[in-house]
Amino acid sequence: MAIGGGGGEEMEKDFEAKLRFQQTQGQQGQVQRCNSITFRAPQEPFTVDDFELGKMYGVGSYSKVLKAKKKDSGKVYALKIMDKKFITKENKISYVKLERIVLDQLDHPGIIRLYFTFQDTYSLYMALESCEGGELFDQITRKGRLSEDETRFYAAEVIDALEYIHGVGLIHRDIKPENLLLTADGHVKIADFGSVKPTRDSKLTVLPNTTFDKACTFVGTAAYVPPEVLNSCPASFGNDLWALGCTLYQMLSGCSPFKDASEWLIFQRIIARDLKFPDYFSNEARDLIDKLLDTEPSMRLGAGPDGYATLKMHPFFKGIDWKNIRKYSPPELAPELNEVEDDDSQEATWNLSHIGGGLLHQQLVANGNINGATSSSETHCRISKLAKIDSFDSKWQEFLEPGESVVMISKLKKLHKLTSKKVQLILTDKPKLVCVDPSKVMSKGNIIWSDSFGDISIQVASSSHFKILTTKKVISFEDAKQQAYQWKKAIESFQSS
Ligand SMILES: Nc1ncnc2c1ncn2[C@@H]1O[C@H](COP(=O)(O)OP(=O)(O)OP(=O)(O)O)[C@@H](O)[C@H]1O
Repeated sequence: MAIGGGGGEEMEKDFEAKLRFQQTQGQQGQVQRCNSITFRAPQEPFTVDDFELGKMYGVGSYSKVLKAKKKDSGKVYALKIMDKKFITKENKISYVKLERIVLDQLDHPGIIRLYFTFQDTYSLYMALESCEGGELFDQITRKGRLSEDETRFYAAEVIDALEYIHGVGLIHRDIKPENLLLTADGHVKIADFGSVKPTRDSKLTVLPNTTFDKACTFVGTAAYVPPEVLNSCPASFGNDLWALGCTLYQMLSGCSPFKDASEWLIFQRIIARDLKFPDYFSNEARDLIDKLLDTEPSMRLGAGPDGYATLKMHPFFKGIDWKNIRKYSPPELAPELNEVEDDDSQEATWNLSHIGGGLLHQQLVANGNINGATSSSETHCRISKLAKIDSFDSKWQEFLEPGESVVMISKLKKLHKLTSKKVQLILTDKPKLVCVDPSKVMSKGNIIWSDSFGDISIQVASSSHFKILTTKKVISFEDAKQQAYQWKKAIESFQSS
């Protein structure tokens, strides 16, 4: 159905119709399907004006997550904001519905809690439990790698939550350090239920049109995907146990076990189970990871007939009191380096004026989160750019000319003295090197090199640190995915041509 042509009211009706949880006949399996749903997390008549908006926690492929304080109660939430037009266009409605209904029913200290939802003409809002400690991924990056004690703490909390998730008949399908969020005091919460798959005998109420077919769809993240998914086998609990093994490896070493320059090469390594352990891994850690990364999903620790007992009894977890798992003191969090504004882009341009009928925009202006002195045409221009930046496959098209294509792209940290800033670095075949702030709209001034500018050289300090030197500037980057040498090779390949 075409959307966006009419006014806001029309769009809201259209979206409502698509989002409605409809009655259906015909049951499959034992999964309970809903006629009408009473949500634990209610749909409230709130507007964004009921909240004081704070910092941006992060940006997903179809959402932004902001810190938001409810003005009357003073309670702080992580407000996940999804643009209706965008999720309709990108066919993400079923993912949003499933995430909402699943999160509503999950009740575990190791899982992000959904408190309530609301909507306005343009956006859907989910008020989630806020995790001030950020992603486990950032802790690994900041510390380089985690000690076995730190790893044991995080792994035990994840296993406890994963046992609950599997116990209710859900496969998460995107377990990775980016989706393991930390509370302010350092406990883990599993987030991002947009890829979940309920099993046939799931105890949860799911949507009428949720499929239980042989789930062969590729979801998740390349580095953590198990070999059977690459071979189109049905989803199973074993998928999450493989991803847990990869996550454990990453905590202990600082990088994922099957890393390479491209997704295709990563997949080759996964299929060949090309697994090498650093010398400093203890025998217990090696053995645990080895058994989680079994090519046969049903043989992975935790997937057998004894369920999680064999996983929890593994020598790596010796001494862990699983009944009181959330009572252990978390590792100290490594603080975030101060993030600075880009020298060459003066404005903070988190322009969300399409959300909340302008209320959100007013609030962000009032809070100094965005620059209010923009004309309506500038605003319009930025909104359309923002929509593009947030979009899935085409999100980097904005920075390409017709016929130009991306050679290498990665989320990096741009380092400046003691501060750092998240950026997306894009190398194109023009050749051109663009540095984009994913949370900003304007990219001008971020082109750090193009063939016509002349010389460029790359200095690699380690697999995670490199510098780009042009005649005008030197920029330092940190690559958590350890692809510094690949960047050098890719950029220099254009110099010899
Ligand atoms: N409850 C929360 N508390 C604090 N930060 C959060 C919370 N939920 C999400 N975030 C941050 O916001 C970012 C975006 O989250 P979101 O769930 O929208 O997408 P995602 O899961 O990262 O990405 P994708 O949708 O592409 O899988 C996350 O990377 C995370 O760092």
